[in-house]
Amino acid sequence: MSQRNLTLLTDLYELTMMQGYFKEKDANETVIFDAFYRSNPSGNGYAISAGLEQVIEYIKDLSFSEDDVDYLRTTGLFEEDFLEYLRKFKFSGDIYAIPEGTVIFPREPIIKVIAPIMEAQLVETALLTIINHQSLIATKTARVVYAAAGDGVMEFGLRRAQGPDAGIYGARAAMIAGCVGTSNVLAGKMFGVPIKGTHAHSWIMSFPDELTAFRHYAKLYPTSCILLVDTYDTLKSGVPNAIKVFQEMREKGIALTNYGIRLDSGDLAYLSKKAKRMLDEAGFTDAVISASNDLDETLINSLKIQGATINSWGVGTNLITSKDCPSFGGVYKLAAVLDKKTGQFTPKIKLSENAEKITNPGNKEIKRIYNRETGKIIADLICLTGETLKESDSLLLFDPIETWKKTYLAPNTYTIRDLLVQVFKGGECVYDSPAVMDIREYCKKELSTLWEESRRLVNPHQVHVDLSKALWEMKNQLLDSYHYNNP
Ligand SMILES: Nc1ncnc2c1ncn2[C@@H]1O[C@H](COP(=O)(O)OP(=O)(O)OP(=O)(O)O)[C@@H](O)[C@H]1O
Ligand SMILES: O=P(O)(O)OC[C@H]1O[C@H](OP(=O)(O)OP(=O)(O)O)[C@H](O)[C@@H]1O
Ligand SMILES: O=C(O)c1cccnc1
Repeated sequence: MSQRNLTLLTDLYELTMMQGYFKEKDANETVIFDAFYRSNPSGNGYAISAGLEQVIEYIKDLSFSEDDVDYLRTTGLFEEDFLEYLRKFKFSGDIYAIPEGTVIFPREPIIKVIAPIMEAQLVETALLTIINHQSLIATKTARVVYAAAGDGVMEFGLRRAQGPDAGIYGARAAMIAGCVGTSNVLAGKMFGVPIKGTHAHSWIMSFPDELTAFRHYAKLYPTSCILLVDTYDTLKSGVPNAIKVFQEMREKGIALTNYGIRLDSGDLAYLSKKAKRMLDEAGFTDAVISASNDLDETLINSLKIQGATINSWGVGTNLITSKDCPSFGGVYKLAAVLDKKTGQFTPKIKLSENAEKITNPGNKEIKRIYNRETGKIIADLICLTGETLKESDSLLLFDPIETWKKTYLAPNTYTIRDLLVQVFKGGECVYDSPAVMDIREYCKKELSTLWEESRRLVNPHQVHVDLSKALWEMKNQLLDSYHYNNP
């Protein structure tokens, strides 16, 4: 929550390494770190970036209080000259990031930090925890919203979230990725997003009978009157009582706009169809039929196939916890170190037995290539900073691992967009985060740039993330030189 200072929200090793950089080498050495992730959560075909605004707030607020310094002293690990440095600490670097709500793919830098090594190292943990969490929940939400196929999805997860922060920022991410509202009132206030809700079983149970409970609710909230019908018997009592109350409202001349029922147990396909027939027969053809109860994208999809007549979905636990895939797996890796003599970045690489895990070295940019006619994404191309591509030239894309797999793009058949934007310059923030509801609009447009094949829930097509020829050659040279130097 914004009032807290998160400077100590870091792993101890970041601070012990910082002291090491401070004492053992040039602490002002400029380096580049990339934050990226390796595979899409929940078997999805893409992810949605989220959390940048909170990263920006965190970076702006970075400073060690006297109290923080005193605490660090008690660990016995840090020397006075380093603690003195921390007292004056301020982020002074550059940061580039992919805007929130953007469709993103594995291995491309979501955030690039160019800063003195001590600063760039410190921010790793907080930056990852923020981006990993919000991008995970945004991606899960995009799947749920996709399954709902145009029906509204309400975020109901706060009570089952892994603590207050997960509830608050999870709701933010869920709104970015397309929920129509959240039950989380604090999130509503903090982010200016719609808050929505119905009522609980306790409301019904607190009255002598269901009908009386419905009547009182309808009297108080005639323009937002969704009645929970499963407390006693959905079809024998709940739906008939709800219909009775709607009839009474109609007789009183109350305009029935946002009214209907919520199903929260039982066979939701069967019950919704029966309830729809009963409501239609009573003349309430536009009543909302909402459902909740441990829903997720698979269940929503199945209920649609079963012909359920549900047109509004309340989704809690499975969305806010991303239950089937509880982590995003974003990492933060050193990509280059500035050579003071030449003023050039020396690329750095992390090796691995697994080709997918070998990092991409150097100072990089991401170019998104769209089909000029359809506006759909063809591929992303990770390039070295400064490489220029012209839409009027042809472009040969190739898979960085299976290099014989190639795609030729003829001149003027594609468009190019740079994905990374600058958010900090010399320690100053140069980026205005959009309002969450504006990010939501942008995200909707972003999703429409994906081919349907990449959006489907099961075995989606994975969009290609290729390397430019220059970057691919640099990477291979580094790999070769490593093997040459370490026979
Ligand atoms: N037609 C359906 N097809 C597939 N899953 C369904 C269908 N209807 C309901 N479900 C899901 O089945 C799961 C379990 O429901 P279950 O019947 O065990 O409990 P319940 O309905 O909550 O019962 P109660 O609360 O009365 O104990 C829920 O996740 C619910 O969303
Ligand atoms: O099932 P989820 O996807 O997590 O959605 C949220 C759930 O929270 C509420 O139940 P709860 O039993 O907590 O309270 P209630 O008495 O209002 O039903 C609501 O009725 C939903 O079933
Ligand atoms: O408003 C609701 O219906 C609601 C809110 C939170 C959790 N479950 C339901």
